[in-house]
Amino acid sequence: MARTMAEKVWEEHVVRRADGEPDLLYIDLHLVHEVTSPQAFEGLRLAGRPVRRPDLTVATEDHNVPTENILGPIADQVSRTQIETLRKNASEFGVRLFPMGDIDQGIVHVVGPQLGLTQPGMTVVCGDSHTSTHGAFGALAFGIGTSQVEHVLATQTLPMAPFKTMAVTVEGELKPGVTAKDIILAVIAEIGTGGGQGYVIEYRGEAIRRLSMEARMTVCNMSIEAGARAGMIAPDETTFDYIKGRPHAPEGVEWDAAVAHWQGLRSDDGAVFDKEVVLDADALSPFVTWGTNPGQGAPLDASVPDPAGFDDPSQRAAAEKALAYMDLRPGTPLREVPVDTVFLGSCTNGRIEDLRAAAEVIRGRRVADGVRMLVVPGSMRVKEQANAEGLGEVFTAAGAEWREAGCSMCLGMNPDQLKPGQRSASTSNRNFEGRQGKGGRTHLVSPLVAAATAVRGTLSSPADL
Ligand SMILES: CC(C)[C@H](C(=O)O)[C@@H](O)C(=O)O
Ligand code: SF4
Repeated sequence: MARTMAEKVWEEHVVRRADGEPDLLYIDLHLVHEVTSPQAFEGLRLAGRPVRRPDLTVATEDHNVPTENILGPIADQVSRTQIETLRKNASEFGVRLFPMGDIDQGIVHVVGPQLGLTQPGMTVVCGDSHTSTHGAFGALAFGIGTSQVEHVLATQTLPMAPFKTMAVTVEGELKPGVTAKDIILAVIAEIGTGGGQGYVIEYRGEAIRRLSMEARMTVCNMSIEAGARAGMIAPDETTFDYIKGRPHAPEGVEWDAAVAHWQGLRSDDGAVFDKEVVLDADALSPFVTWGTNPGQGAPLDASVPDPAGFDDPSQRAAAEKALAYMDLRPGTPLREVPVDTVFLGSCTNGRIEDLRAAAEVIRGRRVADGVRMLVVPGSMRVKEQANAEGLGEVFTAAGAEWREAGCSMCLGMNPDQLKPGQRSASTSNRNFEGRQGKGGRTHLVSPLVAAATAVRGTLSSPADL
């Protein structure tokens, strides 16, 4: 019977199946960060258990990183304790850790792919919802909770509830200035923040095949914002080229065998998905959010919507509440919305290609008066590469702050935060109330829109400059 890619990867990892019970899956890669691991390690310690496969477990420091002074002492006590606890746990249990100051440190979802740890056909888990990022390689990658982190640490397996499959097919070609971020924001606006619930989404179609690995990661990263369990893209030459030569990539005959296997992972012709959504890439334009969830978005050309225009009463109420929090009036052209902060970074858009795209827009220009722009590389390797290409200079010459690697202003767990009432254009993935700091207001945008907005001071695309 024809199978989807997700079904194939799942089947290859079942180590125990019994009637009425969830399948027990083998886990190929377990990524760990400081926020969701302390109780898991503590559980092991109490039970006197070791980490079953330290060689398949990799930890990094990201959420609590002070990106302005990465080597300085962490002022916040909770942050400091989380980092210190991770260091203690990693050393006690023999887990590889990339601490602040290490060239391989960075956001967990940037570090895995960049080291070649993330590979097609793998099962990848992390105590972090944006683990869906790794699905860009054709891996089945799930975010898990802390008790599941403990289970994987102890056994390298996880009981998993069955999933449904959804195909999101994006045909056609993106217009210049339209990016992967615009695709995924449009998808979420279309299916809603709960539209993916229970599903593993496979993104496919010509527009997806044309995307670079970085761009594919942006799309898969935000699958969780549609409520999906995971997102996947079939591995192809783009995938293999990206992985080849990375520190953990297979080599020689092993490489050939791996590629042969990876090529067989794509969904079979005739595979049936439980749900299908089709989007036309040619019809997409730069997309921004106006509300307080990632589904409340609209093309930049549009105006702030009137809640009265929503037929569904719950959507209408949500829009009213969102506009009150965001301090926006219906009918205001989105292009006229002023921001005081621009954040370029996060596991959605903090990769080298994102920085290159934004730097092209910023080069030779200035960040507008009264606007603060933070540029935060997703990893120290990304920073190193960006500096080698002169991008760091482009950002600082324009008046932006060029930081060290971490989650930064994606969420308020470190010093990079909005103040109450401040408004940002942010390349991250969540615009929830207070996400970037208490009382802060967030507009989710692509790196191109972020850069143009920094220059003009109102939500803008490069075409407006
Ligand atoms: C802190 C962590 C558990 C959380 C997540 O799971 O996604 C964070 O990374 C986020 O983006 O909100
Ligand atoms: S960058 Fe943001 S979304 Fe990604 S792991 Fe960090 S906090 Fe979560």
